[in-house]
Amino acid sequence: MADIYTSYDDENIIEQVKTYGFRTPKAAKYRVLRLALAKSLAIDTPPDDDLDTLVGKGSEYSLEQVTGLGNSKNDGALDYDDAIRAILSVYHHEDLFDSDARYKKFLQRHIRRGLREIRTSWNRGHSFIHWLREEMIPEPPLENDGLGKTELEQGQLEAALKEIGIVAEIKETKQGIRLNKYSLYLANIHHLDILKKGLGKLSFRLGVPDDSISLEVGTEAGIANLYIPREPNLWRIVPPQRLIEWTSGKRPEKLPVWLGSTVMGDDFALDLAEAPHILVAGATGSGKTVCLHSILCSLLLNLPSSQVQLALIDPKGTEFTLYGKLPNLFGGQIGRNIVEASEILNALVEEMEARNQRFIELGVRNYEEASQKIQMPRIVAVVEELADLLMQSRDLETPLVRLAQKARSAGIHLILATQRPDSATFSGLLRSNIPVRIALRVQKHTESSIILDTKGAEALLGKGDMLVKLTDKPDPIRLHGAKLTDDNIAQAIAHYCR
Ligand SMILES: Nc1ncnc2c1ncn2[C@@H]1O[C@H](COP(=O)(O)OP(=O)(O)OP(=O)(O)O)[C@@H](O)[C@H]1O
Repeated sequence: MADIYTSYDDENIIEQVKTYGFRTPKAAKYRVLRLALAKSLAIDTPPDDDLDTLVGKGSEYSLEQVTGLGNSKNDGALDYDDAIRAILSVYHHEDLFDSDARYKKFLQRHIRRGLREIRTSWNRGHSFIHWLREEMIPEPPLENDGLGKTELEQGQLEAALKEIGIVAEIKETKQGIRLNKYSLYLANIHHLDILKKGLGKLSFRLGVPDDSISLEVGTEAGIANLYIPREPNLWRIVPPQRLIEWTSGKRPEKLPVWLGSTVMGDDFALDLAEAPHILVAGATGSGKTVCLHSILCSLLLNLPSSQVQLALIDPKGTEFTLYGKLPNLFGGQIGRNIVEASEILNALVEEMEARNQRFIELGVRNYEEASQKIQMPRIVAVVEELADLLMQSRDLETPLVRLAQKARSAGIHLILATQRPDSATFSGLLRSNIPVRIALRVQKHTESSIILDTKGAEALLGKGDMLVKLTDKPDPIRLHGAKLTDDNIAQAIAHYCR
């Protein structure tokens, strides 16, 4: 009898890892299973029992294959069963040497959770080596007081500045999450202009990507702040705990959304009810989906289902799977194709009109006033990959524009995401009604201008590095998102469903 069972989706990712990750289609499958086990064990919270349910027939494995049980070749060197049993016993605080059934159950849950994590955080277009390095050997998270001195030699910066004709004293250096901040004292005010024009040369001289150095005029006279990116292996990660801590407890925002940490490590959040709609755009792999998860998890962790309801549209069909469990999804399910997307958007327009009618009957003007008299959840509609949908049917623009123009006062808010921020996707009418824009890294400065009305997003560092443009601030704010795992999402969903 088999010990460990997998689903069809699990088998699919095992094959992908062997073929496109290991580049050895004939590699033994247990290698991927062990990798998945390690991935799951790196997560602090135990895997959910819903992993016991197998949807779609996959495959089955014996302990001999997975842990090497009883394999006595090389004096038993290949038999890791005792070691794995011990690790799982410590992890679950229970003696699994005593119960084979419990041991196998936990092992299967971990392996299946690990496979799910691989499926959502790696795809065959991304480098597997990079994935391994980032996911399996995580960097230390940023501590609140972790902003110390930078490693970059001050002399190196001073020499580079001298080369572009600037004599500056470095007053202070601080280490942010991915960038170092250097506060320079410029003796000559004209040097600020030289510095602005010389940033390209400075990047070249310091060996950092083109246009990746940014300049800010300091608050003190004569001070200019330079932000210079570090090598990716010296970046700190923003732990998901930051989002969880920020959102737990009572918050003044009606729809609290935590987006990330500022360059120097402070929390940054906004109220979606005030926003009232957001565009999230960025090239493939820039971190859009993770950013959408931050928005969704913020809401689910902070508000009960009586106060917020989600409407989800995902033509890729994979990004929102976990939210499929929510009991009160608008439209009853995630919209996964053009027909379902159109049904959801048109139903949202009808809901908006029905709400407006209700407001007239109640003698109130908008959602805010109505919510004093009756209970009605706000609705947040999230569209993943807007460009795909609009390419299939231009007609979808009509409900989208109507919602963008009028849904706010009915308590309905839009979050639109796209990989292709061009004028065809983000037409003038839509554009003028979606005030908050989040740009992750894009390929061209023209795309950055479409999103933010200014260049800059083409020089971002990727992986959750973003510029956020708010209506009341002239310049976009730079943030680094937190990389949420499936487990964080599952936790947010469980909290919302309590
Ligand atoms: N805040 C972050 N910190 C570190 N890594 C991140 C962060 N956000 C995303 N990543 C990593 O970047 C990669 C791409 O992220 P994501 O899937 O969100 O991108 P995307 O823009 O939605 O891509 P696609 O359009 O191809 O789905 C993933 O491997 C993810 O782990």
